[in-house]
Amino acid sequence: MLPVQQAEEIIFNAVHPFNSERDREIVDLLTATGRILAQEITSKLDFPHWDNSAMDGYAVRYTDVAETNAEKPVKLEIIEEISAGKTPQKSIQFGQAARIFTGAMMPEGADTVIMQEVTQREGNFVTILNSPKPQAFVRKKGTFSQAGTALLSPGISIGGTEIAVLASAQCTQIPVYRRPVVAILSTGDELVTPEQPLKPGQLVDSNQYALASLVSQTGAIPQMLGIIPDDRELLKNAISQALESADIVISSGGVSVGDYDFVDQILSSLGGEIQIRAVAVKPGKPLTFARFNDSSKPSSILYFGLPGNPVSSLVTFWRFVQPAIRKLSGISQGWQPRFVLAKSQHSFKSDGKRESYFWGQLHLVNGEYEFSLAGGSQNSANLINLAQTNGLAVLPVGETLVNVGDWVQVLQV
Ligand SMILES: Nc1nc2c(c(=O)[nH]1)N[C@H]1C(S)=C(S)[C@@H](COP(=O)(O)OP(=O)(O)OC[C@H]3O[C@@H](n4cnc5c(N)ncnc54)[C@H](O)[C@@H]3O)O[C@H]1N2
Ligand code: MOO
Ligand SMILES: [Mg+2]
Repeated sequence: MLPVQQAEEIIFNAVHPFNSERDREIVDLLTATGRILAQEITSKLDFPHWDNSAMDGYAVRYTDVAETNAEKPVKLEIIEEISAGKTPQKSIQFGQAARIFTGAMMPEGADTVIMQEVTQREGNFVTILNSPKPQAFVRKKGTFSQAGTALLSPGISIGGTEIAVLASAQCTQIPVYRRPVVAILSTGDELVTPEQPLKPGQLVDSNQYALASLVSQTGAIPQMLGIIPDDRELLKNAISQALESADIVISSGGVSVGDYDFVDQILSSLGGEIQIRAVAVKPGKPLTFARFNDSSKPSSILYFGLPGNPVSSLVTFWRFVQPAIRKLSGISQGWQPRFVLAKSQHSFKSDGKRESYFWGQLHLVNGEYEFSLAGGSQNSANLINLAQTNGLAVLPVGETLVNVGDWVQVLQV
């Protein structure tokens, strides 16, 4: 059995992120939400695009009003009104001002804006009662970003804030990485679909649906290949078909030592390089990981044989597969598993032999994370208490007990 750290290293090293040329597609602005940017975004524009006013008030020449105060007010002639979107027509000379509104272009000659609250207006004249700071309330051209500067780096996930930047840069055709295709299959003679009647001895294939849902949430495209019976030929055909069409293949079940656990043999017979056969993790011990190197394809296809027990398959997905999908997707930072320290609200035990994962809920309380263990049985065959799980508390090898109030590492899922 490999320690978790070693298994993680093997798996993550086997993932070669998408190539920004080969694995790129162009999508419309809003369609880019949730996708990973494949190319640096620059703009030909300065931000702000031109000097403009940050207030409703008057555009003036600083030198005209530098000495102003309540005893020595300065009266300026208003020669133009400039609202947002208008191009100023006149240049401000000594003793002159322009009426201006927030976002409107500064006129030539003016360098400072006085907010209207500290002025008095009489017809075409405005009296300034306070001296401003030089260049007050002017948003200067190019002070946020200059033309040609990188606005967004490749490898970032696109959300509302990035969409705002892309829209402002008038970038409406967005280069993003394609989504990884992840084939998913379940193996087991006992399995039926959620729609089929359940006969004695049978069980609903929940893993396929759970995994497809998590794959989608991770930004990849799930390809559900259905339930494959415990039959060498049928399983071999299904796996070889999956390897044709996907970047990653996930199966659940059939990786332990039983007489009907065929996955490892089939992977070898198909030419797969099995790199992991078991990991010192609980649940999830019989995890299998293999690489298929196809000379006709630019990178290897990765195969994850997850254990069949529902929690074992999800824990190994969260711990190993999800970060691998994120890394493959082109995410440059933060694709790794995310752990936080949390104060445990419950006590729990392990035999200390394998790195053990306990499922439950992570809450932020007064700035500190708290972990609550899911009630009911922490048994790898029990998925009933998995709902609302957003954290897995980790007990390292050699540690056997967490007490109430102890700090534990929790994997965010
Ligand atoms: N003699 C030993 N037996 C087992 C060992 C061992 O070390 N020695 N390891 C145990 C551990 S740990 C696990 S985990 C399981 C893994 O078993 P497999 O990956 O071979 O999976 P199956 O035998 O096919 O099924 C296990 C269990 O999970 C249920 N299952 C399977 N597929 C699904 C599905 N798609 N949806 C829901 N439930 C599923 C299946 O009915 C079984 O109950 O092996 C232990 N045995
Ligand atoms: O360790 Mo196995 O993964 O559940 O029960
Ligand atoms: Mg088995």
